[in-house]
Amino acid sequence: MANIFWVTAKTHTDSSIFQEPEKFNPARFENPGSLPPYNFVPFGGGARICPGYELAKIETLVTIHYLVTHFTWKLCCTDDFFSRDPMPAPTQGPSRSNNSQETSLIQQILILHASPRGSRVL
Ligand code: HEM
Repeated sequence: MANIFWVTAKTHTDSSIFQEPEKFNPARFENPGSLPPYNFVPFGGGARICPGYELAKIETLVTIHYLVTHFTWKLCCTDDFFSRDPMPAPTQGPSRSNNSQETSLIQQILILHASPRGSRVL
């Protein structure tokens, strides 16, 4: 028997599906008809798709809304990067075992410093 693991990040950075897949470009999903099925699979797909995905999306929206409205954000550590092979890890972080034959994709990390806005409490 074999176990097959699918890696979401590989689908989401597949250049046969997306142009410039490493670029942050949410607009690529504006015209879903132009993409093959199962192009966006953070929650899996088909019969075993995550049954909590609608709840998770609402929780994500609420969390981001809270973070944006309650904190001021500043970019810092602009010289840090992360590599993917396929999972992201900071290039200046602890070394990891690397038995992948693939060339890692190096991207800049956005490290942000958050400070609370005023004394507003939820
Ligand atoms: C950002 C949040 C979440 C992500 C990224 C996520 C992602 C996933 C993925 C990738 C699967 C496997 C789908 C597959 O095998 O094709 C899964 C399964 C599952 N998820 Fe989530 N999930 C999230 C939140 C939730 C929440 C909030 C719940 C419940 C309240 C939930 C309940 C489940 C359950 C029960 C399964 C197993 C479904 C099955 O095997 O039939 N998940 N999820």
